Amino acid sequence: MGKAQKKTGKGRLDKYYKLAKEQGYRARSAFKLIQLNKKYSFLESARCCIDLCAAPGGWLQVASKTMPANSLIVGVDLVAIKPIPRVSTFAADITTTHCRNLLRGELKDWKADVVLHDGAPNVGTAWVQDAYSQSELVLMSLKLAVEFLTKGGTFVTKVFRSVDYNNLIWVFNQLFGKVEATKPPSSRNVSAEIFVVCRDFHAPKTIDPKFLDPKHVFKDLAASAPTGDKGSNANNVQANVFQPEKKRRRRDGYGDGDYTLFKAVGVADFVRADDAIAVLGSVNRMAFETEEEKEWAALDITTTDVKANFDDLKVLGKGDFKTLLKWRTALREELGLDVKTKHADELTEVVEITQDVDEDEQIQQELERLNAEASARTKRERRRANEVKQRTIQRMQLQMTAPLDIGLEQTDPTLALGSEDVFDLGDAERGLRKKGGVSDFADRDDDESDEEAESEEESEEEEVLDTDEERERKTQALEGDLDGLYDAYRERLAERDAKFKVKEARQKNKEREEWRGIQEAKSDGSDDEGDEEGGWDEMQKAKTRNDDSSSDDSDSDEGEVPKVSRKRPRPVEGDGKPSKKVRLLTKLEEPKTVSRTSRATDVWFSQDLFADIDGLSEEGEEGDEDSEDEDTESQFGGDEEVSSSSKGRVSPLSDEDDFEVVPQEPDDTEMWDVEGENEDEAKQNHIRKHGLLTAEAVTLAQQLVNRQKTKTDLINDGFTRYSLNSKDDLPSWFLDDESKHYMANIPITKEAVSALRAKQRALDARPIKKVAEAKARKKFKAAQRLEKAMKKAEGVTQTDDMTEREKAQQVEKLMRKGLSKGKKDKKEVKLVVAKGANRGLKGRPKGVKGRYTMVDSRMKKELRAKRRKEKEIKKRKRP
Ligand SMILES: C[S@@+](CC[C@H](N)C(=O)[O-])C[C@H]1O[C@@H](n2cnc3c(N)ncnc32)[C@H](O)[C@@H]1O
Repeated sequence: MGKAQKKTGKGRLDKYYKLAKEQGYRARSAFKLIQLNKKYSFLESARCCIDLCAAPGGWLQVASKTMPANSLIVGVDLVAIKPIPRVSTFAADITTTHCRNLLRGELKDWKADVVLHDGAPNVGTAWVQDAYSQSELVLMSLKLAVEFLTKGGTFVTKVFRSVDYNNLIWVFNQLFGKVEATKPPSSRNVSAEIFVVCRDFHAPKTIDPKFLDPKHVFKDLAASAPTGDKGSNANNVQANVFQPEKKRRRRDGYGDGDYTLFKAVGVADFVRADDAIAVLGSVNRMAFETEEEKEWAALDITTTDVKANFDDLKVLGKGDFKTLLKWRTALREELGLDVKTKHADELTEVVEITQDVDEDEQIQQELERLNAEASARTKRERRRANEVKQRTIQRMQLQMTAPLDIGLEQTDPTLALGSEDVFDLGDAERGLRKKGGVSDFADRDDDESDEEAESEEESEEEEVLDTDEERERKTQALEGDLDGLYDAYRERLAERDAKFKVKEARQKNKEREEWRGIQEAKSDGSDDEGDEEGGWDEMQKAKTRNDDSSSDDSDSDEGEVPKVSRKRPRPVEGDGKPSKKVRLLTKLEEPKTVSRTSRATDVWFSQDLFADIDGLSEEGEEGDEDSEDEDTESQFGGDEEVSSSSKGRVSPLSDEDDFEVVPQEPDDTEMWDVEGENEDEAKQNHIRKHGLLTAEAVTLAQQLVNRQKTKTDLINDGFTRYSLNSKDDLPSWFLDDESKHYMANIPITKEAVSALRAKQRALDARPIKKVAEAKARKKFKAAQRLEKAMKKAEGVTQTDDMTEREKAQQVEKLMRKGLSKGKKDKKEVKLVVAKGANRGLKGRPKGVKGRYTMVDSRMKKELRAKRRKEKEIKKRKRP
């Protein structure tokens, strides 16, 4: 378990872990300080440094290495720190006065140039709670820092991005000249930690104790936020509804006179509330108690589900909250509480009765209304895309990512990051406005004047819409809002998680392969799935959309059309949109080939030889006709290359005038689908690369080959309970989840698994290239030697100077040489032990012929022992 966690989780042994090991640092965190110091250079000149929360001592090691000799370095932690040269350490809790006294004792009259703090409470419970204690610890470390820091000194602290973050930064700014938040590369992206480097300590004579009081500093967050919709409390209740899995802590304690944990209200409070979501997020139960409420309970729209949901709101999921909000919308309309709708209805009625509008005018009005709606929609989309683009740029510039799953990000002026909670109220609001607005949310406009103008525009729009449309829009707005938030969440996930991006891309590829048919059917551009994709792709799309719209709103395809198409307008369909088929044709290579062939034909038949032959002129004419066709085709395509090639030809139609509109004939002939072909090729490549690599694939293949399965079986197997689920109108987060887990298991067989294993073993057993090459070389040389020997032997047999016997002897000798391994047999070297008469002998010992080596007696013994051992090993190996 532990091991698996280490590989994938935070404890992953990354390059910094290895580097730390290599360089003898006790913790990988040492590199964070190295990188921070590289950026701000505060250690080189420091003479005294205090490291608060220093165990196991990585930072202390860095300080000791980097700071000048004879500097004073003091480390403190809850746990004891193993000794480090030039560093004095002690164990204490930095939040206590005992620790402060010990520090005072260590420093005596000295003041610290640098105070470091990398503390992390060892809580490991809910993130929110962790973050809270972390913030407190930061404040405690600041308290020590301000006491011990010298004027102009530096305080480096780790802060977690949480709701308290801004408050901490504010406090730092009061006490230091320069405050910068940064995330060193060695800090993992998944980690919510940020390092704040506060330089140029003001060292004021007195510091308002409130600055260092957690109760005051963190309480301010709630206090400073405007009461009502945008307070942290409101944020929390919002979050409780949009992201019910993550319950928020109430940091600000109980409200005045509100000292109970369990809260129950009447359903009417929810129905009549201005901020329905706030009510949903803050109470435990709603009951149908009054007469009026009981009447509501009896209505058809009040299903048993709705009643059950009201019974215990704290256990509800996002979907349940959505049901309740829909129910409320429906009820409000029935009760006539939705003033705007009613107003619109009344207006419509009055117009109908008093004015006898003629039909043309009605159509005109309708058209205008639709146009206004369309332009408002475009505006909204553009604005959304702009927002996304802006955010992306900021993040990319800062190379920063935020915690994956906390959903509690705050506006960060230092980092210029926006308030983009996963399911943030702001997002919700914006999302709703974009979708057409729900009155509850529309009420909560922020100050931005353009936003206000837009919402006014939208509210005007709303008045014109009839009740059904209104209801539909509200429902869509709610769903769109939740989907939008989910998309934003995925977007962020994609940004910070490279693996996720790869997975997304793979997923997309898979979809394309599996559902090519559907994609083709969607060639009208209404790629719903694409809309649902979050993350990087979505952002890119948004960017493109935005760029297109900013360059030319009226025709977003304009950018893709080659210049020549301006001269030759593309054929348009009735609705004025360029036909997709036309776009497809631009990629066709076919016309080029045709044109080339006919040009070659022209050249060929232009020879004098063919001058007088009848029928050629007709052919030429035919050719012209062809060229006309080609031109028409190239016009369809608007392909510059194609048209230029046709321009080169001797044809009356190659004139510039030909760029006049040529009406497009309905084309019934089936075109060569280049895109399809590419896809096929891609698929083939995929198969070539990934072929029968999984046990499932091998199982199926074996079954097919062994006739255990037929095509019909395969088709039938395709119809599982998973295959016929409709994906219409389902939110993207739901579909995503389904695509991961809701699928049929393809059975695998033992045989398939062992076949795969055997294949792998064979692959493993294959000699490496170099060995194979060496073997081949050896073989080749042997063949060469043999051939040479045979030639020589032939020469010997043909000579007359030798007797038959001599010839035979010679041939045998040659062949032996040819078959030998090539290397001349090494002459044996005789070992002569230098003992007795041979001791200290210079020159050849007596009675020794050939090559010899004088050796120590020991060497001979060792050689013998070695041979003996080898023999024994061989013996043992034999069965
Ligand atoms: C991330 S580690 C510090 C690593 C250190 N910077 C290094 O490079 O080795 C956080 C440390 O904070 C310590 N810590 C947490 N709360 C503390 C407290 N109240 N007083 C002192 N140390 C504390 C923990 O014991 C832990 O060793």
